[in-house]
Amino acid sequence: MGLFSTLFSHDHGQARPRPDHVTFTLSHASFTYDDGHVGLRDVTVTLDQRRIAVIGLNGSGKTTLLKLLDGALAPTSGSVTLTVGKDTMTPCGRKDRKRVERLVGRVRREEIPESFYRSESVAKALDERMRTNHIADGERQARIGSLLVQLDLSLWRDRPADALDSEHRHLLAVGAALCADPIVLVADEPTKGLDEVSTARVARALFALDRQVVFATHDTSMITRPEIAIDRAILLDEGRIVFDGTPQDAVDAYADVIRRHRNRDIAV
Ligand SMILES: Nc1ncnc2c1ncn2[C@@H]1O[C@H](COP(=O)(O)OP(=O)(O)OP(=O)(O)O)[C@@H](O)[C@H]1O
Repeated sequence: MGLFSTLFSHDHGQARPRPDHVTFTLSHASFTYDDGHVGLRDVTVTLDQRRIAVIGLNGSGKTTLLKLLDGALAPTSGSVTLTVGKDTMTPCGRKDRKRVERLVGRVRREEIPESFYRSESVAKALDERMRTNHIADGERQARIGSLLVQLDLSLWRDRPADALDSEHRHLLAVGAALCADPIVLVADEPTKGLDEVSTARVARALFALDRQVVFATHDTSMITRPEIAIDRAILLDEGRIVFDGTPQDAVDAYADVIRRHRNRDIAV
């Protein structure tokens, strides 16, 4: 199925708008790394809101969970599926991989594709990535223009990617993920390592996009910013979901987790 037909389905000659979200369903999903470390333990959850935060301490399983959602990892037991409209796919499955890559935009911290560093400018790098994602010749320049404006990258348009400062590299990582025009962005610590001001700017740009976003952070200020309006926050601890609810309640639950870990350290 081509990109256009993935995005629009025709019923009696009428184009139906594409869905505005996907649904991830994890059923008893666990992941154990080759060396025996457990990344995620027996997680059962359905994720279909537009703004979902995953929080937790270092090593709590955030990255593992996000990699199961975007298909970078396959669960070692249990299952993970992605549903869009009437279609259900397996993110890591060989059969569905190409489609999932178009539906799910991966944002990994400030990582941008290697090819971006080889390109002579940010605009050319985006153009090349859109071309490989089958965005039509006639559409690409307009898309690149609006993407650069939305992500505050216009001033960097003709400069090479390695000239970008840290804030704009984070924004370009989001831009690279948008090149396939995905329905959902799965973003692992999209503001990692940024100061307060840059964090606020990147968060504002990311959440101003008309896109479903599932993101991981351990910066609780990210989930309580009024301009972001997070629908749901999931708290992980030692590979398990220990809280699932409103961002404000999640902050309190996170404080309890921190307290418990500190008390355990003191007791040792
Ligand atoms: N490649 C790997 N090989 C072995 N163990 C791993 C690997 N990646 C993660 N782990 C382990 O899996 C568990 C969950 O790690 P994960 O990276 O998912 O947590 P996280 O919440 O994203 O952490 P951080 O905030 O530090 O990035 C940890 O115990 C971690 O040490």
